[in-house]
Amino acid sequence: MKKMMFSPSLMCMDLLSMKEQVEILNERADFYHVDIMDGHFVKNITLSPFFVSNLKRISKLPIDVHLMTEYPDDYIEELAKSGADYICPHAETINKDAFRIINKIKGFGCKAGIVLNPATPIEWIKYYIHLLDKITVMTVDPGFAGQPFIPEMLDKIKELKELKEKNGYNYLIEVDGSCNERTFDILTEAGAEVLIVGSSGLFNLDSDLPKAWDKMMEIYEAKTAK
Ligand SMILES: O=C(CO)[C@@H](O)[C@H](O)[C@H](O)COP(=O)(O)O
Ligand SMILES: [Co+2]
Repeated sequence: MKKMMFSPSLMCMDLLSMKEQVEILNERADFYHVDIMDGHFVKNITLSPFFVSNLKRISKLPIDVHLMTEYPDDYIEELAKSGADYICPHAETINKDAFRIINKIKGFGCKAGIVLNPATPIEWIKYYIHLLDKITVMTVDPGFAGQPFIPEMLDKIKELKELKEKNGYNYLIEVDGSCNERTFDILTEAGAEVLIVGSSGLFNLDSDLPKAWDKMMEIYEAKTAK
């Protein structure tokens, strides 16, 4: 079995000790997940390209930007120049210019991902799925941490795995929302390759981050041991 990858959602970390936390995660995680919201596509505002450029100064990991903005095109150049490695808009926001957006992201030397809201079917990305480096299945409606898992999404993950195997696609299958003790096993079984761990999966497990990480890994191993 392939090793699971973990991507801490940095909007859930303690921002007062950003540098210490990033130095701890640099030695443990596989990606950094950075949620950027515009207050319109979702009713919240969190991190920013400015945050990405500061993170870049101390990060040893690929920086993955989850773009919850109505007009993702407005942020691509700034994010690429700030040091984002993956730029991932929502499928719901790029239908009028999906190919232009994907090419623009790749033109800056970044990897192109797409995020699907729970209600959005895979059919929506059918004509550009082969161009994607990562597909993120939202298992909560986007906008906020700490929401309940939507179990219907397990079928979407399975379908993405089947499509990937059948067609030899390269995208990573990632899950965002409520990846934690209650869902680690079913997400792994369904075909998730990257788990975004936020409040429930990582940061709330212990106030000491190395301990929280070890607890998370113990829980993950116990839940997925066959
Ligand atoms: O994009 C989002 C929310 O729109 C996520 O990346 C959250 O930051 C993450 O889901 C939080 O983790 P939980 O609180 O769900 O465990
Ligand atoms: Co996210």
